[in-house]
Amino acid sequence: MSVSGTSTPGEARLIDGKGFANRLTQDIAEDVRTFYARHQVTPGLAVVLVGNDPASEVYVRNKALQTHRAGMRSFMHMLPETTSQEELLALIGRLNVDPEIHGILVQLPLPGGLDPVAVTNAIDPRKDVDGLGVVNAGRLALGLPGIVPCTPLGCLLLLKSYVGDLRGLNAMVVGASNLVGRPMAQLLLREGCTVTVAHIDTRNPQALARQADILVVATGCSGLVTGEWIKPGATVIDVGISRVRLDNGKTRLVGDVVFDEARRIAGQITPVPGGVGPMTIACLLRNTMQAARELVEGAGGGV
Ligand SMILES: Nc1nc(=O)c2c([nH]1)NC[C@@H]1CN(c3ccc(C(=O)N[C@@H](CCC(=O)O)C(=O)O)cc3)C=[N+]21
Repeated sequence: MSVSGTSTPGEARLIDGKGFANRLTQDIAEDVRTFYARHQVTPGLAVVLVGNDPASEVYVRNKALQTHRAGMRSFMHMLPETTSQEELLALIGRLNVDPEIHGILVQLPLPGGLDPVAVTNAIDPRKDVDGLGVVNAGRLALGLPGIVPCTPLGCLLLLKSYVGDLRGLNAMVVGASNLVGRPMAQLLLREGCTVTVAHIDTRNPQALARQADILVVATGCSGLVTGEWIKPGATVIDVGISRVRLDNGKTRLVGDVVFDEARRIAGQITPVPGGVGPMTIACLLRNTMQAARELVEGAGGGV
C-alpha cells in the first residue's frame, strides 16, 4: 500500500469489497446487539419497491437477507406498477411515524408517473438512510454531519482502507448522478482531494482521467473506461453494474471499466461483481444503525 495513492504498475491489486462488506456487516451486528441490550430496540429498515423490475427485485431481496444477517428487522413493501403518487406518499407518511422503522429506502428508479424528488423528500430526514433528500444532500454539500448515500460511502471506506490519507490527491469522478457521482465528489472534496467531475458534456474525459490518482466510475455505461483512461498505478473504483449477454447465451455482470485492460495499468481496482455492490448494502445497514442511534438516543454525529 502506498500513501501517494499510486503504486508500481504490473498487475493491479484487487480491492476486496465483498470481504470488506462482510467484516463491516459483522461489526454492525455487534453494534445491533449492544444497542438492543441498552434500549431493547432492534433497528428496522423499510424497503419500498414499486413495480417489478427483475434487477431491482434481486437487489431488494439481497438487502433483506443482509439486514437479517446484521440482526436488524426488515420490512418489505412490494407495490404494484400502478401505485399512485398519493398512495406511495401515504405509505411513506406511515413509515415516518412508525417507531419500529428507523430507516426508509425507496428503490430507484421509480416507474414513470411517480416523481422521485417528491417521494425522496417525503421521507423524514432522520430516516433517509439513502441520504438522497435535500436535507442530507445539503448537509453533505456544507460539510455537516448527516446521512451519506450508501454507494459513495462504500467507495470512500474502500479508498480510505486501500489508499489511506487522500489529502492532495487528484480524484476524478465519471458520472454526475444525484445517487452516486455528485455525493462521491462531495465526499472526496471533504477528504482533501482535488476533484474533477466528468459528465455527458465533458470534452475529452480520457485526458482528464489520465491525471487522476483516484478514478471513480459511475455511469452505467459498460466498457466506457478503457486502459488508456488510467494513470499507471492509479486506484480505480468501478461502480457500474450491467448484465451483458455472452456469445454462448449466458449472462455476466460487468462494470463500466474494461477490467482486463485496466488491471494491467492500475495499482488497485475493484472487481464487478464483488466490489462496490456489496459495500452499498453494508453501508445501508451502517446508515440504518446510525439512524436508529440518533432517533433513540438523540445523538448527533454521522460521518
Ligand atoms: N434508492 C436506491 N438506493 C440504492 O442503493 C439503489 C437503488 N435505489 N436502485 C438500484 C441500485 C443498485 N444497487 C445495488 C446494490 C447492491 C448490488 C450488489 O450487491 N451487487 C453484487 C452482485 C449482485 C448480483 O449478483 O446481481 C456485486 O456487485 O457483487 C448491486 C447494485 C443499489 N441501488
